[in-house]
Amino acid sequence: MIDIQGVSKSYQRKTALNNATMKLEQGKIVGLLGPNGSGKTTLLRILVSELRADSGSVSIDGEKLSPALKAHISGLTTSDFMPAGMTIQEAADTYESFFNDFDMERFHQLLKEVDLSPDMKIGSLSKGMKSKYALALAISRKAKLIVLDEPLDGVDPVAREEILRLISSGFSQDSTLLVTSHLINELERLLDEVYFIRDGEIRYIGDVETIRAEKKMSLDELYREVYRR
Ligand SMILES: Nc1ncnc2c1ncn2[C@@H]1O[C@H](COP(=O)(O)OP(=O)(O)OP(=O)(O)O)[C@@H](O)[C@H]1O
Repeated sequence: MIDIQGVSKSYQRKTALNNATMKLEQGKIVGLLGPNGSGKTTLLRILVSELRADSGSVSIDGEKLSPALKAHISGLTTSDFMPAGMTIQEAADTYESFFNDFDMERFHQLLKEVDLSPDMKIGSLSKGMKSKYALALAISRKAKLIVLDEPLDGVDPVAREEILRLISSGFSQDSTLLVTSHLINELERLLDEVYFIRDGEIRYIGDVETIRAEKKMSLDELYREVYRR
């Protein structure tokens, strides 16, 4: 269980996150959905220790986030992190040398599913292909928490479908996945649980099955309804 308690963060005078609280259970794919500039990336950067929160705490299975625990979090905040001259295989070898929990076999399997091959040069990949390879890297780690920031951003509808398939087939029940998006409709069928965010304020909405059964509306419609009030 990942426990995020009262996390706040401001940049100069701008409050990007205000008292964010989330409980993320093992085996769940959790969506953090909200418009551009609502604070999603700020939260993910705090989780991968790229940013320090002003207040609040994050713990994993009851232990406060520390440099040792940081190794259990796999993050993908950008897909341009390996040199263009490397092949996908070389990038994976580099990743493997950094992360003990990297599963090369799973990575190769996922690559195959999205028609990429290990000998392709990173510099020759299209934006969509790059997103897929980077995503395959991130989800091939046996991490306790995997965070994906806007994995569908900037890719065409066909690549989006493939990315969604890749996430669901690569996801292990031993992990927890936190995924952000402003593309609420596209992400909906992947998710077990949903939080909405607006202006740095996070709201727990519930599990997607229950929402569907009880509210009989899409998450996008629900988002509009929640923030109309
Ligand atoms: N380094 C920074 N310095 C100042 N303000 C920042 C910085 N990073 C983010 N912000 C501001 O904090 C707020 C939240 O930004 P954040 O990037 O977390 O939102 P987001 O929901 O991830 O948006 P997007 O979907 O556009 O990535 C925004 O108003 C943004 O302008």
